Amino acid sequence: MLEALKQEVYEANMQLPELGLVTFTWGNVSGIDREKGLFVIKPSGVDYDALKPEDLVVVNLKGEVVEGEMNPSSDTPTHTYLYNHFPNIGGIVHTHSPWAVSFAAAKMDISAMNTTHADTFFGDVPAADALTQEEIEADYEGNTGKTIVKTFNERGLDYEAVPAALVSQHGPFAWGPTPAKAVYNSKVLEVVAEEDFHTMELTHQSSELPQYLLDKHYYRKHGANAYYGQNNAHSKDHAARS
Ligand SMILES: O=C(CO)[C@@H](O)[C@@H](O)COP(=O)(O)O
Repeated sequence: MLEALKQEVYEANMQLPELGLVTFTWGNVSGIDREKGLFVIKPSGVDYDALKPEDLVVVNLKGEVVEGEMNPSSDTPTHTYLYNHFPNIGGIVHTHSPWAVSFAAAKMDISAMNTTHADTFFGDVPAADALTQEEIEADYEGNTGKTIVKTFNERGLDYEAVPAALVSQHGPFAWGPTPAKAVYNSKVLEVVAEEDFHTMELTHQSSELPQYLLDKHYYRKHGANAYYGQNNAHSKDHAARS
């Protein structure tokens, strides 16, 4: 099912390594068929050079897999939440692109400092709080989509005017009317994050590291997969070891 959408989302996923936005298996792109209420997403832990359109996993808006042999991306709960709360988006991208992740880890917005930024993001790109250890351990729907939507609501931001957010200590999520546009926005975000950093360096506006960064964080103690669950790459390794 959804063969044409799978091809479109496959091509969008393949742009991530081409644009230097991902390393190894990190990152994922999804795209939605709003009429059918189904989206397709990259399977978890799969190398981009091994990915095929037919590998993409079909998921409904409850986050349930309706077609696919492999586990969907570990970020599927976040994509699901965003599709349910941002009704006009057609594609979502998550990466670990280094400059945007640096701002996310520092819990700093990527501010609108130049026209490169303003041509795509009509305002600062917000840094949303990461889930707290209590929320993760309570398995509070295990996704960061809630923190992104909460940040946009609290700050009165328009998700179509600012099609991206940073999740503190994780990384950027970008979206758009199509998967290809979401990839474009994801790349612009990485470019402007680097430009912001250099601007702050040049004008000495960099701030002190916040105390919370110096405290032990949940991921440092338990590793992300303790939270995200087993992805396909680790499953394969696990099978080989057992
Ligand atoms: O950060 C993490 C996992 O720690 C994920 O966002 C990233 O590795 C992508 O995971 P998937 O391969 O899509 O499950």
